[in-house]
Amino acid sequence: MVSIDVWNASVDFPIFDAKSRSLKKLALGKVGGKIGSEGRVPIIEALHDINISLRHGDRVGLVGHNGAGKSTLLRLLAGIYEPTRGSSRIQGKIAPVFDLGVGMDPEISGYENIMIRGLFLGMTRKEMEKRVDDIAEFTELGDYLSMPLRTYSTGMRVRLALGVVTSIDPEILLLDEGIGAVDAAFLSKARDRLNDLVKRSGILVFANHSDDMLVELCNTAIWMDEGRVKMHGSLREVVKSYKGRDPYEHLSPETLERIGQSPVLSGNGGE
Ligand SMILES: Nc1ncnc2c1ncn2[C@@H]1O[C@H](COP(=O)(O)OP(=O)(O)OP(=O)(O)O)[C@@H](O)[C@H]1O
Repeated sequence: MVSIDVWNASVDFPIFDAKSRSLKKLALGKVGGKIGSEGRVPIIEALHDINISLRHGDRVGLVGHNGAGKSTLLRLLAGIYEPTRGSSRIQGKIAPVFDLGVGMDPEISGYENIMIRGLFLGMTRKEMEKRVDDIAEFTELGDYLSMPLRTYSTGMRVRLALGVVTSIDPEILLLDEGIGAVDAAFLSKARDRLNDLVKRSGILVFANHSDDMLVELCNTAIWMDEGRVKMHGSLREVVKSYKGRDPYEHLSPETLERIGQSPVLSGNGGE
């Protein structure tokens, strides 16, 4: 049984080398978590009093302005950060996909990187051996897969990384924005694989700003603001409140067609 439970959790970052002048500027700014200055060491409250309960089938879009706490929340859910106060219990095999390039070694070949990255994301060697041909075909990298990764262009690396990420079987999939930032043409090819990946994951938490990606992959959303959960509800209502417009009225024709073909996703998100 996969589950995510977070109770009254806060995450603070003490900043030991802050300069008072730049601190003042930050405190006046609109973005970022709250900066406390009662003690001698300034503390950024990246997350404050978070309560979240997610179960199998929950596909949550995380929205909020820069510095609102989305990445910190994903890292808390991944177990990378411990709550400074409060507690959390995450049950299930987690695949944290925060940076497509993490776990890649420039000195070894594309094939070897496919294996290493898969192991990093929680797969076994045997499982990856079964998938490697399919990933290789998806990337269209051909003979380049036998060359060291350092000879690849950025786009070629992204193809490889996305090929691996979309081949895994996670129980809890945590996606940071980066994944939406890949080349549009290739992303459109990757969308089916991404959709399948999300469908076979128990729980998805996905930080993203694109209406199209959110509507296609998520059914609920959390709006983060200054380290707090400002709103948690249906995707449509939360995005409407956050952006001030209905996400379903701004979808690309391609997405409309895609969700039309996938009534489960569009039905969930539309309510
Ligand atoms: N390692 C860190 N050390 C200190 N402060 C941090 C650290 N990581 C994040 N913060 C602070 O925590 C707050 C939340 O940052 P976070 O990266 O979670 O926001 P975000 O919503 O993901 O932003 P963005 O949309 O810009 O990526 C910000 O004020 C940021 O300055």
